[in-house]
Amino acid sequence: MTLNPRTTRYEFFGPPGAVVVTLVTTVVPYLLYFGCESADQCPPSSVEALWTRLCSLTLADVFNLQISLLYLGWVGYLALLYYLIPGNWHKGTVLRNGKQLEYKINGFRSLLVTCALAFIAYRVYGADVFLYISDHYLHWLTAAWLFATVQAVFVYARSFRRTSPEEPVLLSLGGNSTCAFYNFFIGRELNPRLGNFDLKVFNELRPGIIGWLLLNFSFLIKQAHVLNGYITESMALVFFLQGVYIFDTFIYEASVLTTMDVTTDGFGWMLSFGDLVWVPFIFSLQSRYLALNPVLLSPTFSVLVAVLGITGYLIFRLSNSQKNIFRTNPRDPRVKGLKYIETESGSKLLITGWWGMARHINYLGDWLLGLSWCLTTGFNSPVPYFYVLYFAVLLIHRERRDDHKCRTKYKKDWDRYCNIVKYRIIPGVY
Ligand SMILES: NC(=O)C1=CN([C@@H]2O[C@H](COP(=O)(O)OP(=O)(O)OC[C@H]3O[C@@H](n4cnc5c(N)ncnc54)[C@H](OP(=O)(O)O)[C@@H]3O)[C@@H](O)[C@H]2O)C=CC1
Ligand SMILES: CC(C)=CCC[C@@H](C)[C@H]1CC=C2C3=C(CC[C@@]21C)[C@@]1(C)CC[C@H](O)C(C)(C)[C@@H]1CC3
Repeated sequence: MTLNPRTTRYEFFGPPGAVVVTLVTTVVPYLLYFGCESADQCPPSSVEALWTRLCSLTLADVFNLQISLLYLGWVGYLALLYYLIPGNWHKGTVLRNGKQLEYKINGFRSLLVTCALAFIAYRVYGADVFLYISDHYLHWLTAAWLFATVQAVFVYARSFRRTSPEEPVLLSLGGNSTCAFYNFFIGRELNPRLGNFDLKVFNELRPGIIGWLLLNFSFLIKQAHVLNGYITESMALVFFLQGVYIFDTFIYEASVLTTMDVTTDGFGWMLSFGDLVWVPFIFSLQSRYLALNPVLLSPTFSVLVAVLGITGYLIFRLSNSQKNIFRTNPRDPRVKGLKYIETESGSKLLITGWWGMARHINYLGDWLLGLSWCLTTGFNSPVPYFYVLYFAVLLIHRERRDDHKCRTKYKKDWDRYCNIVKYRIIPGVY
């Protein structure tokens, strides 16, 4: 069997869908910006008002050379930390060519160094450094988009490089169709690397997620600036709940190596854009909203939102950890009592514990945490709720893709498993 078979099954309705997703996802972060530019314009009073605003834009409103160069510096700084900071090397999953790649795990230390530098910058230069970030939001957004797109072109072109016939470039199963644009969008090469520097894992975790924390901090400072040194509980709450998710990502950095994005998906425009643009600029929507529209929540409502967020986080974390522990050592006392089914492929599938409740209970936890972020903004505007709507669509689509992957891998064992664990994401409902 050939190592790189032709892709026969398209995602996103194939090439036309890929074009639509590229255009729509590019426009959405800008629309969300102009759709929520000030307290009384969130959303704007009419489509006409939004249109008039869009028509008044100049290039200087959206693009700034200095910020674009600073953005390059930001990515370069994180790449430098990757090399300079010591870390443990972890093996990824076994690839189709029988190889296992190694990944340096030092993201958490990079996050801590960046937080320390941000703190020093704040003490030395004051709030201005962070106001510079929040005030140039659109310029950063365009810079990130340009970088993501250039990077996607680079990895696509490089996937055609000459290699020895014994060691061909390993392509993703989904990104080797007959349509060049589709392959560029979905990702042609599985794990593009420069030496041992893995572009996909670097992008997935560092510039976007650490950038999201810095953006959130800059919006917190912005609110404090507007409110003369004071921040609302809602801002503190969203900063805390998103901070928990960001720190969790780096504490459990190695577990990203088993996610679908790393094991199965190619690195193309969609992930490059998703990691660098979508994550920081869409995930910071709530703190940007709160910087412009300080919301006062009642103490009871704040507690309820915090409880919802922590519950969502615990479902997300405990279920993911349970699967990781079970897959690493099924005899570990923490998972010893759990029931599972054996499959012909040799892997075991849990049927009790978190994974007996629904086939993707971890998605439910992630979504509930996301809902708590949105609720910190109150109910005055629908704009910050865009996040949970998009996330529901992403998770439903992702669950279907994972189901297809598992059905292909486990065949009749997967049907047996689905008969025992009946629900996809929400126990008793879906
Ligand atoms: N914030 C965001 O924007 C996003 C967050 N995420 C989060 O990323 C995390 C990882 O998600 P994802 O990569 O989709 O996949 P999951 O972590 O949900 O893992 C799915 C894989 O786990 C294995 N598996 C499935 N059922 C069982 C079982 N019963 N027992 C043991 N193993 C099982 C299968 O792999 P195998 O072949 O090994 O059997 C399956 O392909 C999630 O928590 C998700 O919420 C994801 C997307 C976006
Ligand atoms: C169409 C479009 C906008 C696609 C982009 C999707 C991406 C935004 C997401 C695909 C999978 C993701 C993951 C995370 C962020 C969002 C993207 C890139 C993630 C890094 C967030 C932090 C988590 O702890 C995680 C590491 C589990 C997660 C992995 C998947």
